[in-house]
Amino acid sequence: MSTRVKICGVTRVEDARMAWAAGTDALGLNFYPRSPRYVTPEVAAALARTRPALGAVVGVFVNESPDIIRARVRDCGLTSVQLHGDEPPEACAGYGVPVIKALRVRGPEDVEKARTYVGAGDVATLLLDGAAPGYGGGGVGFDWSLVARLADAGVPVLVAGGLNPDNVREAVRATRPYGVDVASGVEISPGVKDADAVRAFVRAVKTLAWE
Ligand SMILES: O=C(O)c1ccccc1NCC(=O)[C@H](O)[C@H](O)COP(=O)(O)O
Repeated sequence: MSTRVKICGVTRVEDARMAWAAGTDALGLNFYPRSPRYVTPEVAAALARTRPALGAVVGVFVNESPDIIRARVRDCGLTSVQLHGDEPPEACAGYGVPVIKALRVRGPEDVEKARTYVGAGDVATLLLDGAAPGYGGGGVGFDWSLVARLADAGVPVLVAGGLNPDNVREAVRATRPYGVDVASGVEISPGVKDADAVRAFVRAVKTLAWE
């Protein structure tokens, strides 16, 4: 089985095209106004138009109003939404696309909390991230051994937080995830992707065979 790659926090069309060409499966577009990777709806729509036939464009939101999320899905060509804040399970439906619920993991209790989202609303995937200040994108990892606690949950799990081209193979070997997600680990500066690092990240994941 091949592990999916999501490159998150893309803000420039040239970076989007580069990431698709490198073999990423998904791009993350950040709609959290306090993120250094925030994109306006207009820029997001331009980024989404680079999507190849089999690619996914994920809108990242933090405690956003459902009406705004629905408007961004409609106007920006999003294929799924990632709720990266303190949204309860009942907020994970009603957007017309699959939901990725992100949880920040400090310890086992956060993985148990993640379980409460399994089967909730339109949650199709969980994303386990480190507990960076400011909700995400801070290059903070977590104890990968905790991912095994969701092995029987029957839901695809994305692993994120502090990943980079040098450690992502170890992360995949340790967690056997549905996919991996990275923002700061493949950047020159927040929102500006490093083409060599993106290519190295994708290559590291896609050339790793599962036994
Ligand atoms: O990237 C951000 O600035 C961000 C801000 C607020 C909420 C989520 C954010 N990013 C979401 C992601 O999916 C990141 O890829 C994930 O947090 C991992 O980031 P990093 O540790 O920098 O790879």
